[in-house]
Amino acid sequence: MSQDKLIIFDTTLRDGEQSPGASMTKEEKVRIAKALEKLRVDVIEAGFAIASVGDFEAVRAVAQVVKDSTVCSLARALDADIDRAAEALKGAVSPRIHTFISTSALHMAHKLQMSPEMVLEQAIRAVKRARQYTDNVEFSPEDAARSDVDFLCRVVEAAIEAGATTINIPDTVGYKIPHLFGQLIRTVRERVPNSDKAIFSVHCHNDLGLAVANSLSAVMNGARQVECTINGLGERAGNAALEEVVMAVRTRQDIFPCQTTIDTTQILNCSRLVSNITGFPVQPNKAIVGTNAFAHESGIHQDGVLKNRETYEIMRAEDVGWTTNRMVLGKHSGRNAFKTHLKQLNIEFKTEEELNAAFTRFKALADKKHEIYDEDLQALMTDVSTGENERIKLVTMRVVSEMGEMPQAQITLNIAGDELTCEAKGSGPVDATFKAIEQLANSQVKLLVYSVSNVTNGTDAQGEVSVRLEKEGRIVNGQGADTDILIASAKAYLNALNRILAPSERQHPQATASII
Ligand SMILES: CC(=O)SCCNC(=O)CCNC(=O)[C@H](O)C(C)(C)COP(=O)(O)OP(=O)(O)OC[C@H]1O[C@@H](n2cnc3c(N)ncnc32)[C@H](O)[C@@H]1OP(=O)(O)O
Ligand SMILES: CC(C)C(=O)C(=O)O
Ligand SMILES: [Mg+2]
Repeated sequence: MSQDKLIIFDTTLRDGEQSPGASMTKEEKVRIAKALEKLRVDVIEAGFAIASVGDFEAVRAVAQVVKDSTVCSLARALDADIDRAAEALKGAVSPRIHTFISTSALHMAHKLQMSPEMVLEQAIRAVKRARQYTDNVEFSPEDAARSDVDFLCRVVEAAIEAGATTINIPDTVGYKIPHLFGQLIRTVRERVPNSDKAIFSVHCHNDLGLAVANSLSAVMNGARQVECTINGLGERAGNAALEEVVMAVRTRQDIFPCQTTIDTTQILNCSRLVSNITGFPVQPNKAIVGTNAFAHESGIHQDGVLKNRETYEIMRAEDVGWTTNRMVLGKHSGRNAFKTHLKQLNIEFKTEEELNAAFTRFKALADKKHEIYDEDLQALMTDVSTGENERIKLVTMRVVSEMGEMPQAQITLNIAGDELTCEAKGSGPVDATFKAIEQLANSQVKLLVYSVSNVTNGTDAQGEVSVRLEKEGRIVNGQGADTDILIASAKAYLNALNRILAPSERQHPQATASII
């Protein structure tokens, strides 16, 4: 094994599964194991064979199906556990038994109720027994981070002497601070005389949000295996997130003295699979795999990224499985992103003034909505291209709707330069609005169709209204969009009304955008 290889040991199926609510069936474990093999993790800890018949079967199934990764089962430092692990791993091309026993004073006294000498003996016995089944044996002194260093070194030396090929130093309760954990790894490696006979590994928990930082600090101090999980799943606050460890090492090759052989393009697939199977959603701002990890909404950032992605991206989204980075249009966006995005939708501006007018309308909409979707923009641009010079314009409107009362609309229109106001009642608020418009316009049109759809999801969605009017055999459609469905209705009605009252269906010379 070359010195600069960092072994990635994935324990999503064992420690990840210990997360309350994350239990997986045998079939689910096999699906994840196949994805992990494709990701090219070096070791898959498939479960804890003695835990249950189901977990034994799951370890066995994973061992039979996975060919390119080592498959591992956890076992306490007990003969029965080790025998059961070996039994489950029988079909594996490359089996590993991972045995462990606590070495902290707290765990020994209160949990195991064993003296340190008894623990030392049991560790040696367990490693030797595991070695009878395979020459790939990992030993973990559980709660190592809170153990007395002298005793820890004694146990580690004895475990290597007994045949352990990997020594895993766990921060079982996520207690360590990065520089101190790094120091611990260096100390143990330096003080244990036979430390060069084993690969040193770390297994960090995230109780203080330091699992990845602690793991990386250990790597800087000689650890060459990191135990981690997809999405950071795991007991309590979880384990070190595989995707973060792998991408940190890859992105900062200038400081890490080692490399993984992970196919990073499979990271997102694995993340989604684990999230779907466990039902644990990935937070949007999660590094690497969150939906916002490669998304930009701020105009200054978007402008920078459009000019050169490296201005605000330290990794390529494509390298971890995203199709590309993402520009999100919202209230913080600027003209460059707006224009670029509309171009992708085949909407182009002929002049700077057209762009500015559309951009003003976009900002007004963005003030009302959290996020602007393509459909919002299409609706917005349709509105822009038909609204400006129409004969009848909406000035203001107010609709009162009260249970048990007929809804009432008060509407002010600008008709050929004159502002006129009137009120009308209707069977519903839309009916009242249209009746009020008709009282002023007196157009004698017939409403054939009224339909409303939400352009996007959520209670802040833009509603798009379509109406179809008929007058003397001529039929026209009109559209309007707004976050207020009644305003969208009035706009749609007026849009159609202006068309039907015009001498013929006109092309608006003042159109501020063209949809190609
Ligand atoms: C830090 C970690 O993640 S460790 C792994 C944690 N994962 C799990 O516990 C999940 C799987 N566990 C299980 O299904 C069950 O706990 C089993 C099947 C392993 C054991 O079940 P039970 O026999 O009912 O024991 P129980 O869980 O109540 O207690 C654990 C026993 O193991 C002992 N034990 C704990 N760790 C070790 C160890 N590394 N080596 C030897 N004995 C151990 C405890 O002292 C306790 O012994 P006691 O019953 O004599 O007091
Ligand atoms: C079994 C060991 C490695 C463990 O999960 C821990 O200490 O957190
Ligand atoms: Mg753990």
